[in-house]
Amino acid sequence: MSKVAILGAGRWGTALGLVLSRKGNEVMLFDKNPFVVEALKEGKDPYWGIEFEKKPFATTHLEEALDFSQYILIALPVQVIRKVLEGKSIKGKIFISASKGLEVGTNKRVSEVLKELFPDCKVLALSGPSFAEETAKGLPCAVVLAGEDVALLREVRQLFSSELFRVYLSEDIVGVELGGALKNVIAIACGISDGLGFGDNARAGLITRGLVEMVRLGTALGGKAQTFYGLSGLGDLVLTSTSSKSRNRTFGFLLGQGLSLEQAQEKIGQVVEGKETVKAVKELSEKLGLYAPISWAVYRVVVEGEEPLKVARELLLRPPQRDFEGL
Ligand SMILES: NC(=O)c1ccc[n+]([C@@H]2O[C@H](COP(=O)([O-])OP(=O)(O)OC[C@H]3O[C@@H](n4cnc5c(N)ncnc54)[C@H](O)[C@@H]3O)[C@@H](O)[C@H]2O)c1
Ligand SMILES: O=P(O)(O)OC[C@H](O)CO
Repeated sequence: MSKVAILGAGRWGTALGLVLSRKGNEVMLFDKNPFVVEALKEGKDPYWGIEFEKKPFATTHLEEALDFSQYILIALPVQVIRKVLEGKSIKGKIFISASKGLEVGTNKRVSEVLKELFPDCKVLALSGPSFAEETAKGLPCAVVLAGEDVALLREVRQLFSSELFRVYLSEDIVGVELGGALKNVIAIACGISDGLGFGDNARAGLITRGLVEMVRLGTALGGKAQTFYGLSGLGDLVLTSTSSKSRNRTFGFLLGQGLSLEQAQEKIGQVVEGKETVKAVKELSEKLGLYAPISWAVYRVVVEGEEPLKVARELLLRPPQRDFEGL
Protein backbone atom coordinates (compact mmCIF):
# COMPACT_ATOMS: atom_id res chain seq x y z
CA MET A 1 0.00 0.00 0.00
CA SER A 2 1.32 3.44 -0.94
CA LYS A 3 0.22 7.02 -0.74
CA VAL A 4 -0.42 9.06 -3.89
CA ALA A 5 -1.25 12.76 -4.21
CA ILE A 6 -3.41 13.70 -7.19
CA LEU A 7 -3.36 17.29 -8.43
CA GLY A 8 -6.61 17.97 -10.25
CA ALA A 9 -9.78 16.22 -9.10
CA GLY A 10 -11.57 16.61 -12.42
CA ARG A 11 -12.90 13.54 -14.16
CA TRP A 12 -9.54 11.97 -14.91
CA GLY A 13 -7.93 12.71 -11.54
CA THR A 14 -10.99 11.26 -9.81
CA ALA A 15 -11.10 8.17 -12.05
CA LEU A 16 -7.42 7.50 -11.34
CA GLY A 17 -8.09 8.10 -7.66
CA LEU A 18 -10.67 5.30 -7.81
CA VAL A 19 -8.19 3.01 -9.62
CA LEU A 20 -5.48 3.69 -7.03
CA SER A 21 -7.89 3.33 -4.15
CA ARG A 22 -9.17 -0.03 -5.47
CA LYS A 23 -5.57 -1.23 -5.33
CA GLY A 24 -5.47 -0.36 -1.62
CA ASN A 25 -3.51 2.89 -1.95
CA GLU A 26 -4.28 5.98 0.11
CA VAL A 27 -5.03 8.97 -2.10
CA MET A 28 -5.18 12.71 -1.49
CA LEU A 29 -6.89 14.74 -4.21
CA PHE A 30 -6.25 18.44 -4.64
CA ASP A 31 -8.57 20.75 -6.57
CA LYS A 32 -9.54 24.42 -6.51
CA ASN A 33 -13.23 23.51 -6.59
CA PRO A 34 -14.51 23.23 -2.98
CA PHE A 35 -17.69 21.34 -4.01
CA VAL A 36 -15.64 18.62 -5.64
CA VAL A 37 -13.35 18.43 -2.61
CA GLU A 38 -16.29 18.17 -0.17
CA ALA A 39 -17.89 15.32 -2.17
CA LEU A 40 -14.59 13.44 -2.25
CA LYS A 41 -14.13 13.82 1.50
CA GLU A 42 -17.48 12.03 1.89
CA GLY A 43 -16.02 9.13 -0.11
CA LYS A 44 -18.14 9.75 -3.21
CA ASP A 45 -16.90 10.79 -6.61
CA PRO A 46 -18.60 14.04 -7.66
CA TYR A 47 -19.20 13.07 -11.31
CA TRP A 48 -20.74 9.62 -11.43
CA GLY A 49 -21.55 9.02 -7.75
CA ILE A 50 -19.24 6.01 -7.40
CA GLU A 51 -18.21 5.13 -3.83
CA PHE A 52 -14.51 4.93 -3.05
CA GLU A 53 -13.58 1.61 -1.46
CA LYS A 54 -11.38 3.57 0.89
CA LYS A 55 -12.34 7.18 1.68
CA PRO A 56 -9.85 9.50 -0.02
CA PHE A 57 -8.34 12.60 1.51
CA ALA A 58 -9.16 15.77 -0.40
CA THR A 59 -8.06 19.37 -0.10
CA THR A 60 -8.12 22.80 -1.70
CA HIS A 61 -4.66 23.46 -0.20
CA LEU A 62 -1.86 22.54 -2.55
CA GLU A 63 0.83 22.28 0.16
CA GLU A 64 -1.22 19.67 2.00
CA ALA A 65 -1.29 17.49 -1.12
CA LEU A 66 2.39 18.05 -1.89
CA ASP A 67 3.36 16.95 1.63
CA PHE A 68 1.19 13.83 1.43
CA SER A 69 3.34 11.56 -0.70
CA GLN A 70 6.49 11.02 -2.75
CA TYR A 71 4.21 10.22 -5.74
CA ILE A 72 2.46 13.20 -7.32
CA LEU A 73 0.00 12.42 -10.11
CA ILE A 74 -0.80 15.37 -12.36
CA ALA A 75 -4.34 15.43 -13.79
CA LEU A 76 -4.74 19.18 -14.27
CA PRO A 77 -5.51 20.91 -17.56
CA VAL A 78 -2.11 21.38 -19.22
CA GLN A 79 -2.31 25.17 -19.43
CA VAL A 80 -2.62 25.60 -15.64
CA ILE A 81 0.13 23.21 -14.52
CA ARG A 82 2.94 25.78 -14.50
CA LYS A 83 0.76 28.39 -12.78
CA VAL A 84 -0.26 25.92 -10.04
CA LEU A 85 3.25 24.61 -9.30
CA GLU A 86 5.56 27.55 -10.04
CA GLY A 87 7.54 28.72 -7.02
CA LYS A 88 6.95 25.56 -4.97
CA SER A 89 9.92 23.80 -3.49
CA ILE A 90 9.59 20.14 -4.46
CA LYS A 91 12.61 17.87 -4.29
CA GLY A 92 13.21 14.16 -4.81
CA LYS A 93 9.59 13.36 -5.69
CA ILE A 94 8.14 11.31 -8.52
CA PHE A 95 5.69 13.04 -10.83
CA ILE A 96 3.33 11.01 -13.00
CA SER A 97 1.74 13.17 -15.67
CA ALA A 98 -1.68 11.99 -16.82
CA SER A 99 -2.51 15.27 -18.62
CA LYS A 100 -2.52 15.32 -22.41
CA GLY A 101 -1.35 18.42 -24.22
CA LEU A 102 1.40 20.89 -25.03
CA GLU A 103 2.00 24.11 -23.13
CA VAL A 104 1.06 27.11 -25.26
CA GLY A 105 3.85 29.68 -25.46
CA THR A 106 6.73 27.28 -24.77
CA ASN A 107 5.39 24.35 -26.88
CA LYS A 108 6.67 22.03 -24.14
CA ARG A 109 5.42 18.61 -23.14
CA VAL A 110 4.17 18.32 -19.54
CA SER A 111 7.22 16.32 -18.45
CA GLU A 112 9.45 19.07 -19.86
CA VAL A 113 7.54 21.71 -17.89
CA LEU A 114 7.84 19.65 -14.69
CA LYS A 115 11.56 18.96 -15.24
CA GLU A 116 12.17 22.66 -15.83
CA LEU A 117 10.37 23.58 -12.59
CA PHE A 118 11.74 20.70 -10.50
CA PRO A 119 15.04 19.42 -11.95
CA ASP A 120 15.58 17.26 -8.88
CA CYS A 121 12.42 15.19 -9.46
CA LYS A 122 11.71 12.24 -11.75
CA VAL A 123 8.85 12.44 -14.23
CA LEU A 124 6.79 9.68 -15.85
CA ALA A 125 3.82 9.94 -18.21
CA LEU A 126 0.64 7.88 -18.23
CA SER A 127 -1.39 7.88 -21.45
CA GLY A 128 -3.53 5.76 -23.74
CA PRO A 129 -7.17 5.19 -24.67
CA SER A 130 -9.06 5.72 -21.43
CA PHE A 131 -12.25 7.69 -20.98
CA ALA A 132 -12.52 8.68 -17.33
CA GLU A 133 -16.10 7.50 -16.87
CA GLU A 134 -15.40 3.96 -18.10
CA THR A 135 -12.25 3.73 -15.98
CA ALA A 136 -14.09 5.06 -12.94
CA LYS A 137 -16.84 2.46 -13.39
CA GLY A 138 -14.25 -0.30 -13.47
CA LEU A 139 -14.51 -1.22 -17.14
CA PRO A 140 -11.27 -2.68 -18.53
CA CYS A 141 -8.69 -0.57 -20.34
CA ALA A 142 -5.05 -0.67 -21.44
CA VAL A 143 -2.71 2.29 -20.95
CA VAL A 144 1.00 2.97 -21.22
CA LEU A 145 3.36 4.34 -18.57
CA ALA A 146 6.51 5.95 -19.95
CA GLY A 147 9.80 7.09 -18.48
CA GLU A 148 13.53 6.59 -18.67
CA ASP A 149 14.10 4.54 -15.52
CA VAL A 150 12.79 1.00 -16.01
CA ALA A 151 12.98 0.08 -12.31
CA LEU A 152 10.90 3.14 -11.48
CA LEU A 153 8.39 2.31 -14.23
CA ARG A 154 7.90 -1.15 -12.70
CA GLU A 155 7.55 0.33 -9.21
CA VAL A 156 4.92 2.87 -10.30
CA ARG A 157 3.03 0.35 -12.43
CA GLN A 158 2.34 -1.61 -9.25
CA LEU A 159 0.37 1.33 -7.84
CA PHE A 160 -2.24 1.16 -10.62
CA SER A 161 -2.14 -2.13 -12.38
CA SER A 162 -4.98 -4.64 -12.19
CA GLU A 163 -6.91 -6.88 -14.58
CA LEU A 164 -9.14 -3.87 -15.26
CA PHE A 165 -6.35 -1.33 -15.65
CA ARG A 166 -3.65 -2.94 -17.75
CA VAL A 167 -0.44 -0.90 -17.72
CA TYR A 168 2.17 -1.40 -20.46
CA LEU A 169 5.58 0.24 -20.14
CA SER A 170 7.53 2.40 -22.58
CA GLU A 171 10.95 4.03 -22.52
CA ASP A 172 9.81 6.59 -25.10
CA ILE A 173 8.27 9.32 -22.95
CA VAL A 174 8.57 11.83 -25.81
CA GLY A 175 6.46 9.68 -28.13
CA VAL A 176 3.96 8.71 -25.45
CA GLU A 177 3.33 12.31 -24.40
CA LEU A 178 3.13 13.55 -27.98
CA GLY A 179 0.74 10.74 -28.95
CA GLY A 180 -1.66 11.80 -26.18
CA ALA A 181 -1.34 15.48 -27.05
CA LEU A 182 -1.50 15.39 -30.85
CA LYS A 183 -4.44 13.00 -31.14
CA ASN A 184 -6.70 15.62 -29.59
CA VAL A 185 -6.17 17.94 -32.56
CA ILE A 186 -7.03 15.20 -35.06
CA ALA A 187 -10.09 14.29 -32.95
CA ILE A 188 -11.34 17.86 -33.34
CA ALA A 189 -10.89 17.53 -37.11
CA CYS A 190 -12.92 14.31 -37.09
CA GLY A 191 -15.60 15.99 -34.99
CA ILE A 192 -15.83 18.88 -37.46
CA SER A 193 -16.10 16.41 -40.34
CA ASP A 194 -18.87 14.48 -38.56
CA GLY A 195 -20.64 17.72 -37.62
CA LEU A 196 -20.62 18.75 -41.27
CA GLY A 197 -22.16 15.40 -42.15
CA PHE A 198 -19.17 14.21 -44.18
CA GLY A 199 -19.69 10.59 -43.18
CA ASP A 200 -17.67 7.54 -42.20
CA ASN A 201 -15.33 7.52 -45.20
CA ALA A 202 -14.12 11.05 -44.49
CA ARG A 203 -13.54 10.22 -40.81
CA ALA A 204 -11.46 7.15 -41.67
CA GLY A 205 -9.40 9.25 -44.08
CA LEU A 206 -8.82 11.92 -41.45
CA ILE A 207 -7.79 9.37 -38.81
CA THR A 208 -5.30 7.73 -41.16
CA ARG A 209 -3.78 10.91 -42.58
CA GLY A 210 -3.95 12.50 -39.13
CA LEU A 211 -1.82 9.67 -37.82
CA VAL A 212 0.70 10.44 -40.58
CA GLU A 213 0.88 14.03 -39.31
CA MET A 214 1.32 12.80 -35.74
CA VAL A 215 4.19 10.53 -36.78
CA ARG A 216 5.80 13.24 -38.90
CA LEU A 217 5.80 15.85 -36.14
CA GLY A 218 6.30 13.37 -33.30
CA THR A 219 9.40 11.76 -34.79
CA ALA A 220 10.88 15.16 -35.71
CA LEU A 221 10.50 16.09 -32.03
CA GLY A 222 12.31 12.95 -30.89
CA GLY A 223 9.54 10.34 -30.44
CA LYS A 224 9.87 6.87 -31.95
CA ALA A 225 7.58 6.10 -34.90
CA GLN A 226 6.58 2.77 -33.32
CA THR A 227 5.18 4.58 -30.27
CA PHE A 228 2.61 6.41 -32.42
CA TYR A 229 1.22 3.07 -33.58
CA GLY A 230 0.72 2.03 -29.95
CA LEU A 231 -1.78 2.81 -27.21
CA SER A 232 -0.94 6.48 -26.76
CA GLY A 233 -0.98 7.15 -30.52
CA LEU A 234 -3.26 5.09 -32.73
CA GLY A 235 -5.11 3.61 -29.74
CA ASP A 236 -6.11 6.95 -28.27
CA LEU A 237 -6.61 8.51 -31.70
CA VAL A 238 -9.18 5.89 -32.68
CA LEU A 239 -10.98 6.17 -29.35
CA THR A 240 -11.13 9.94 -29.31
CA SER A 241 -11.87 10.47 -33.00
CA THR A 242 -14.82 8.08 -33.10
CA SER A 243 -16.60 8.40 -29.76
CA SER A 244 -19.26 10.89 -28.74
CA LYS A 245 -17.78 10.61 -25.21
CA SER A 246 -14.73 12.60 -26.37
CA ARG A 247 -14.74 16.30 -25.47
CA ASN A 248 -12.32 17.05 -28.33
CA ARG A 249 -14.42 15.28 -30.96
CA THR A 250 -17.62 16.79 -29.54
CA PHE A 251 -16.09 20.27 -29.63
CA GLY A 252 -15.33 19.83 -33.34
CA PHE A 253 -18.75 18.27 -33.94
CA LEU A 254 -20.54 21.28 -32.44
CA LEU A 255 -18.46 23.66 -34.57
CA GLY A 256 -19.33 21.61 -37.66
CA GLN A 257 -22.99 21.89 -36.68
CA GLY A 258 -22.71 25.66 -36.67
CA LEU A 259 -22.12 26.58 -33.02
CA SER A 260 -19.61 29.35 -32.27
CA LEU A 261 -16.34 28.59 -30.44
CA GLU A 262 -17.78 30.07 -27.25
CA GLN A 263 -21.08 28.19 -27.53
CA ALA A 264 -19.29 24.89 -28.14
CA GLN A 265 -16.94 25.35 -25.15
CA GLU A 266 -19.81 26.43 -22.92
CA LYS A 267 -21.90 23.43 -23.93
CA ILE A 268 -19.06 21.04 -23.08
CA GLY A 269 -18.10 22.84 -19.84
CA GLN A 270 -14.92 20.76 -19.42
CA VAL A 271 -11.35 20.99 -20.60
CA VAL A 272 -10.84 20.61 -24.39
CA GLU A 273 -7.07 20.23 -24.61
CA GLY A 274 -6.82 20.07 -28.42
CA LYS A 275 -7.98 23.64 -28.95
CA GLU A 276 -4.92 24.86 -27.03
CA THR A 277 -2.45 22.22 -28.21
CA VAL A 278 -3.23 23.06 -31.85
CA LYS A 279 -1.50 26.43 -31.30
CA ALA A 280 1.73 24.66 -30.33
CA VAL A 281 1.34 22.19 -33.21
CA LYS A 282 1.02 25.06 -35.69
CA GLU A 283 4.15 26.80 -34.37
CA LEU A 284 6.24 23.64 -34.13
CA SER A 285 5.30 22.29 -37.57
CA GLU A 286 6.04 25.62 -39.22
CA LYS A 287 9.31 26.03 -37.35
CA LEU A 288 10.40 22.53 -38.37
CA GLY A 289 9.16 22.93 -41.95
CA LEU A 290 6.73 19.99 -41.62
CA TYR A 291 3.54 19.60 -43.60
CA ALA A 292 0.49 19.29 -41.31
CA PRO A 293 -2.59 20.26 -43.37
CA ILE A 294 -5.21 18.68 -41.07
CA SER A 295 -3.81 20.35 -37.94
CA TRP A 296 -3.49 23.66 -39.79
CA ALA A 297 -7.13 23.38 -40.87
CA VAL A 298 -8.14 22.81 -37.24
CA TYR A 299 -6.10 25.89 -36.28
CA ARG A 300 -7.96 28.02 -38.83
CA VAL A 301 -11.33 26.95 -37.43
CA VAL A 302 -10.52 26.84 -33.72
CA VAL A 303 -8.08 29.74 -33.32
CA GLU A 304 -8.78 32.01 -36.27
CA GLY A 305 -12.53 31.41 -36.16
CA GLU A 306 -12.90 30.56 -39.86
CA GLU A 307 -15.98 28.82 -41.15
CA PRO A 308 -15.64 24.99 -40.87
CA LEU A 309 -17.19 24.19 -44.27
CA LYS A 310 -14.97 26.67 -46.11
CA VAL A 311 -11.83 25.33 -44.42
CA ALA A 312 -12.85 21.71 -45.01
CA ARG A 313 -13.48 22.40 -48.71
CA GLU A 314 -10.05 23.99 -49.07
CA LEU A 315 -8.45 21.04 -47.26
CA LEU A 316 -10.11 18.65 -49.70
CA LEU A 317 -9.41 20.75 -52.79
CA ARG A 318 -5.73 21.41 -52.13
CA PRO A 319 -3.50 20.03 -54.86
CA PRO A 320 -1.95 16.60 -54.20
CA GLN A 321 1.48 16.94 -52.59
CA ARG A 322 2.88 13.69 -53.88
CA ASP A 323 1.78 10.71 -55.94
CA PHE A 324 2.21 8.00 -53.37
CA GLU A 325 0.75 7.51 -49.91
CA GLY A 326 3.27 7.64 -47.09
CA LEU A 327 4.94 9.93 -44.62
N1 LIG B 1 -11.52 12.88 -18.86
C1 LIG B 1 -10.85 11.91 -19.48
O1 LIG B 1 -11.45 10.95 -19.98
C2 LIG B 1 -9.34 11.96 -19.56
C3 LIG B 1 -8.65 10.78 -19.81
C4 LIG B 1 -7.26 10.81 -19.94
C5 LIG B 1 -6.59 12.01 -19.78
N2 LIG B 1 -7.29 13.14 -19.51
C6 LIG B 1 -6.51 14.39 -19.34
O2 LIG B 1 -6.56 14.79 -17.97
C7 LIG B 1 -6.47 16.22 -17.88
C8 LIG B 1 -7.63 16.72 -17.03
O3 LIG B 1 -8.82 16.37 -17.70
P1 LIG B 1 -10.21 16.13 -16.93
O4 LIG B 1 -11.06 15.32 -17.81
O5 LIG B 1 -9.98 15.63 -15.54
O6 LIG B 1 -10.77 17.64 -16.89
P2 LIG B 1 -12.00 18.21 -16.07
O7 LIG B 1 -12.49 19.39 -16.86
O8 LIG B 1 -12.96 17.15 -15.71
O9 LIG B 1 -11.34 18.71 -14.71
C9 LIG B 1 -10.31 19.65 -14.60
C10 LIG B 1 -10.15 19.93 -13.11
O10 LIG B 1 -9.02 20.78 -12.95
C11 LIG B 1 -9.35 21.70 -11.91
N3 LIG B 1 -8.54 22.89 -12.05
C12 LIG B 1 -8.48 23.72 -13.12
N4 LIG B 1 -7.63 24.72 -12.85
C13 LIG B 1 -7.14 24.51 -11.60
C14 LIG B 1 -6.22 25.22 -10.78
N5 LIG B 1 -5.64 26.34 -11.19
N6 LIG B 1 -5.96 24.72 -9.54
C15 LIG B 1 -6.56 23.58 -9.12
N7 LIG B 1 -7.44 22.88 -9.85
C16 LIG B 1 -7.71 23.34 -11.08
C17 LIG B 1 -10.83 21.99 -12.11
O11 LIG B 1 -11.43 22.52 -10.93
C18 LIG B 1 -11.36 20.61 -12.48
O12 LIG B 1 -11.79 19.89 -11.35
C19 LIG B 1 -6.49 16.73 -19.33
O13 LIG B 1 -5.19 17.00 -19.74
C20 LIG B 1 -7.06 15.57 -20.12
O14 LIG B 1 -6.61 15.53 -21.47
C21 LIG B 1 -8.64 13.14 -19.39
O1 LIG C 1 -12.61 13.55 -23.84
P1 LIG C 1 -11.28 13.84 -24.49
O2 LIG C 1 -11.40 14.16 -25.92
O3 LIG C 1 -10.51 14.87 -23.69
O4 LIG C 1 -10.43 12.48 -24.40
C1 LIG C 1 -10.20 11.89 -23.17
C2 LIG C 1 -9.03 10.93 -23.19
O5 LIG C 1 -7.88 11.55 -23.68
C3 LIG C 1 -9.33 9.66 -23.90
O6 LIG C 1 -8.23 8.75 -23.79
